[in-house]
Amino acid sequence: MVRLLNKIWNFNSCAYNIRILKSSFRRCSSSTNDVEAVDMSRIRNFSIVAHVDHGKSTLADRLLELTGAIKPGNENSQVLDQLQVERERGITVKAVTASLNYKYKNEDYLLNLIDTPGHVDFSNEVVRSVKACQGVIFLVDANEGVQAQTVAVHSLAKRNNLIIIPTLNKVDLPRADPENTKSQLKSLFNIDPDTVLSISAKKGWGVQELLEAVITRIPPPKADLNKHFKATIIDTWHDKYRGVMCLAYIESGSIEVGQTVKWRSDLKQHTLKYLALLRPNEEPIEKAVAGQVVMVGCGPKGGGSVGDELLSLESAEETKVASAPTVKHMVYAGIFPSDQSQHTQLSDAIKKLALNDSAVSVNVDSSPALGQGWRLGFLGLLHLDVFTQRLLQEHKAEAILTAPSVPYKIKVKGAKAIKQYKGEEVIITNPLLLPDPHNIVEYYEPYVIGTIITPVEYIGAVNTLCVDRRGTPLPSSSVDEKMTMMQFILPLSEVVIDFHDTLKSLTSGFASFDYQDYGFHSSSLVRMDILINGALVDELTTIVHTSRLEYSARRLTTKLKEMIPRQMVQIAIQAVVSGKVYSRETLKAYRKDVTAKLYGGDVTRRKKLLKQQAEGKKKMRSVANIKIPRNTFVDVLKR
Ligand SMILES: Nc1nc2c(ncn2[C@@H]2O[C@H](COP(=O)(O)OP(=O)(O)OP(=O)(O)O)[C@@H](O)[C@H]2O)c(=O)[nH]1
Repeated sequence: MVRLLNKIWNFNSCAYNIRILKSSFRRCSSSTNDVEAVDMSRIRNFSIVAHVDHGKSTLADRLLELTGAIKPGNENSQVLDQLQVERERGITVKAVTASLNYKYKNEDYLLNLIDTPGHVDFSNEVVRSVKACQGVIFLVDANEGVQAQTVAVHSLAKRNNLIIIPTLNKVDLPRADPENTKSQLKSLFNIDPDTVLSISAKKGWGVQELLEAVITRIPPPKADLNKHFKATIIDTWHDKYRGVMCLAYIESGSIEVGQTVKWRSDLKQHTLKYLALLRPNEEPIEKAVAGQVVMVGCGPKGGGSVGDELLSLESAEETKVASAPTVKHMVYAGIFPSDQSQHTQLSDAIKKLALNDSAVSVNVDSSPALGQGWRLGFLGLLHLDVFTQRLLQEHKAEAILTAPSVPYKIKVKGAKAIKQYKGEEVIITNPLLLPDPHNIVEYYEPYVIGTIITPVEYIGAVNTLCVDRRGTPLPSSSVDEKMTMMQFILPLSEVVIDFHDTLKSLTSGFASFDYQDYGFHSSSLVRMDILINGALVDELTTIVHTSRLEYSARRLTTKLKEMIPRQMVQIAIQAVVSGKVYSRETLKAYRKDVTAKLYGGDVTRRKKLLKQQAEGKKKMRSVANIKIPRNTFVDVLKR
């Protein structure tokens, strides 16, 4: 990520700023005892949290301009959104950091800003960023008011005991209603309207006051300079030449380039080779101290992963080995190279990307039809989509994806089965691996508590949608006289694929949605297979609820009939559960001679057509000689 940033930006961040920082670090780098010379009371670590599209990245740009890190100019530049996917989709995927200098009342402050993504799938990035912060700018669009994710990020900030600076954005819009948004904040979160700031990130109004509020309202980090060095890793990425680079929050002590350090996960010794501030482009420093957020790297064999800790030798002696905390995955999908000769290339690309995206889990998988591949765990479908798009854009790796599935839990019986699955309770992330029903005592599926904020006129439609998705309503509460907050307990499998899109279209885009884990609960489930001309399509095996069996079977077969192109032979598409066919569709054969246009005409034109056909075929997966377009496996599940 930062490698990308560095390539793209040639801004020479203001010489003045560098001079201030260099002088303050020269003060701290002369001897270990001198560390106290860096005034920690002038460091602020903060993050911007908000619902998607409420203006976080735009505000980050204004803050970068105001502190001289980038040149003022383009209102729409979004400097911190540098990934191609971020620019194309207009969303933030990765949290990025920038260390900024600001002079306030003749004192120099070092402000570490962390820009966070807004989409529910990327909440993992938000959780990680706030760990390094003492406060947040809690941004709410004064035009849209409080949305589902506003509620989620507020409770996250509260849970982490962070100082909250409530801020209304987009007050320049003619339809903005700051007074009403303030009263929403009062009624939902008990926020005093007098403490709420109003800004326009686009126009730059009120941004300076906001920056000063960061200095006056957020406390300096509570890091301990006198203890041994310890830092938590909050982000990692791969650098072609320097190996794994990490973003670290220093919790105690100080660190210098050349110092010997250990990772908590394995307690192996490494030498610290790279140390820099991100402003947001890299600025090497010799020494860093507790309270700072810095980039660290131990060279190509140096390792490092998110959640791990970097320790000095003394701290390592006091600490036991512990692996980094794991993330809970909501969706799993198999990923396979489009042909096995590309296995190494895809493996490389997945490794590099997984390093930058710590939320994805990678396990080796194999399938008789698709060969060697991987089973990846994601936080949601958008996360999966973005990951595959990044594989293609940043690593030129094309892959076949299997139908996404949520993880299920089962209780197995019989000594043999218990031995085979290493215990009574087994998590199934791949429907193909569901044991024989005779060996299963009980099935469990994951549930979530969904929060929906919607205009009151859509309450009926939202209710119908949630009940249709097997939801159980919880008490709702009013946001103001026009908006209401509804909550439901919903099966994750009904939410993960297209719930958000359907909700948006039912409510003309006005409702917003967020969900939180509610654990596994007992359920009645079966495995459903799809056969094409009698051959099993591994990628399309799913686990479905028995009450939805016939509906799912019919929907899948009709959708497949629409998505598979007609071919030279007739195609039978069947949905089968335990040998019984629940639905069947037939796709008639072509009558027309499709290769006619290949004959006659100029030879170069013929070659071009053949090449186009060959390219098209690469994008297909062949089952029993029937060609299926690759996107079918994911798209077929969307309603
Ligand atoms: N009129 C107006 N538009 C704004 C303002 N701030 C942001 N926008 C616009 O709102 C849209 C979303 O802004 P972003 O900064 O991308 O929002 P975000 O919260 O970073 O979005 P995610 O990263 O996807 O969560 C963009 O089109 C911005 O130009 C503002 O103060 N006034």
